[in-house]
Amino acid sequence: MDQVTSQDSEELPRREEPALRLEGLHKVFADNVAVDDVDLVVPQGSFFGLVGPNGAGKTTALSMAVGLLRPDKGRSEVFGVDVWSDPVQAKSLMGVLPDGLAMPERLTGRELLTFIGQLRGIADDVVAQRTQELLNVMELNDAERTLVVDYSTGMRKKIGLATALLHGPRLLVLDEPFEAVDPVSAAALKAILVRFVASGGSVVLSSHVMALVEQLCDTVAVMAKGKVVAAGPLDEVRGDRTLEETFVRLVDVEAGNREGLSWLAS
Ligand SMILES: Nc1ncnc2c1ncn2[C@@H]1O[C@H](COP(=O)(O)OP(=O)(O)OP(=O)(O)O)[C@@H](O)[C@H]1O
Repeated sequence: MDQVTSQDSEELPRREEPALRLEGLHKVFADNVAVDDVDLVVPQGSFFGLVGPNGAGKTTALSMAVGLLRPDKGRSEVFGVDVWSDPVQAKSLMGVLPDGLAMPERLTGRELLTFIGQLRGIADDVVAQRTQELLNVMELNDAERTLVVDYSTGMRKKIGLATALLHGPRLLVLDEPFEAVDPVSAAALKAILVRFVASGGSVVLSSHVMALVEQLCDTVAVMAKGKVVAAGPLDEVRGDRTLEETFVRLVDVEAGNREGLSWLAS
């Protein structure tokens, strides 16, 4: 299936550049430092998992990385292309599934993909073929006449991922792509992403599901309180523990208020 083989972005990425490089990314909301001088390197061809507790800054960091939220400081480069000074080229190289993706709601899935394909300047016949394949793979064919506004949360994730794949990007940046997706659809999505990476693509995803990150990702970063507290190959980061044990140890939640809520047990 050609739309997930990462072959047709306009510019070939420079061989030596990482798929994504974040340098000193920083964002403050009022007096809350959401992302605190984050540096990250996502090597080409890697399946990269970004994990962290609620409020760690994952969505904020990924939003700045892909050009959706302007950083207070720092840089983001996709295959060496600066996301903020050369957004058109950078965005041709990546497909993005943001948190809370806003989409034209009063279109069917097919109409939405056709519209996005036209916006991206893809030939009509190619858009039609890829749209059909994506609707098949995402199992959205049965909802042929359903408007996006009436989609379930999981269906929205799937059509959002389809829009991210449509132009054959070389890097996918996915914020919680499996949230609210049923196990059958999740297996299909995983297979698509594995094939995408096997064909030379690179994936960055955030997730709270450690088992899924361990199963899919070869490289991980753990964020806590706006900072990257560990990053590198999965086996190096987790050592002889599971990723979940490592995660809990790193974000120091063992000492949480487990003694509280005594009234619940009374
Ligand atoms: N638009 C905003 N305005 C004000 N504060 C924000 C905004 N977006 C995020 N924050 C704050 O920034 C911090 C990081 O939030 P962010 O959504 O990036 O975390 P996260 O790691 O993605 O969390 P989760 O796993 O719960 O989705 C939080 O304290 C959050 O309240």
